[in-house]
Amino acid sequence: MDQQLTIVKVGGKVLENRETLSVFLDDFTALPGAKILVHGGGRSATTMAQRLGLETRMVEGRRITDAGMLEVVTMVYGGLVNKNVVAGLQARGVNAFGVTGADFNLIKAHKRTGAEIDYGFVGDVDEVNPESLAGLVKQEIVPVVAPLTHDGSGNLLNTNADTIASSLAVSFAQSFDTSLVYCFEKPGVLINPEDDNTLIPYLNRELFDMYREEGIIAEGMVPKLENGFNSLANGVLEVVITNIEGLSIPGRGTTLGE
Ligand SMILES: Nc1ncnc2c1ncn2[C@@H]1O[C@H](COP(=O)(O)OP(=O)(O)O)[C@@H](O)[C@H]1O
Ligand SMILES: CC(=O)N[C@@H](CCC(=O)OP(=O)(O)O)C(=O)O
Repeated sequence: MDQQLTIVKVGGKVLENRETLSVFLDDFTALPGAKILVHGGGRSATTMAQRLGLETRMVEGRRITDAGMLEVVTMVYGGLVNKNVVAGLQARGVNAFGVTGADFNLIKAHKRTGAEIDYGFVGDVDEVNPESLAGLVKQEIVPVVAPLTHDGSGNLLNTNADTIASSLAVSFAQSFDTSLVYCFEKPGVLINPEDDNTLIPYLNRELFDMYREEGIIAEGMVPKLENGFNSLANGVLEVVITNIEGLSIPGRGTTLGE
């Protein structure tokens, strides 16, 4: 049997608040075995852009990233958020190191073209090169991955963090028994996103399509689930969507099935 690996993606609202981030880092630290942390930070980028007088535009959960916004997301994801998370893990005795998709040529992407909307410097993933990290991961050194990729010609590209997590999970699944956990501020996928007591504990593609048509699953949850199902179809053993509590209690949250 291959060595087990848990890839956790943590989203904007958990990262933004000092207290929730601290609880998340405690629980992430407590997870046994080899692990990788992928972080978002969309809300922090929006706040920083506002402070710099730049307007944020999102289309279907993706940030329109012009040259000015690319500078902001590079500073916020690759710098502020990534290094705060690394320092937080080091404080808990976890030997973490921070990377973007450009480091170690980890994730190569191309600028999205041909779409009706010009997203600017937004990358679609072409290639993941996990080899450089695999040896470190086996020694339980923990990569902390920022949602930035590169195009091989010197340009950084902004890439959705849920997609980064899924791309890494699929790639690492070739040599590890890989689980993917999407950790955000709600207990999982909900029938009523405003009511935490309406958790859907199990979701397959058929149910997903039905809930999506009914408008029960919408917004940022759609790409998260598409990435989740794509991971399951490509060798990832388990995909769970949950909140911080669900990270430390197995079986909590929404489990995806094929
Ligand atoms: N059925 C649903 N269950 C839970 N959240 C949902 C649902 N439908 C839409 N959402 C929305 O999706 C959001 C999560 O997507 P997103 O903001 O992209 O996550 P993240 O914080 O991980 O980046 C939730 O905050 C919620 O507003
Ligand atoms: C292209 C694109 O939209 N990239 C995302 C990357 C950050 C992210 O995904 O952050 P959360 O997980 O916190 O939402 C963005 O800039 O918002």
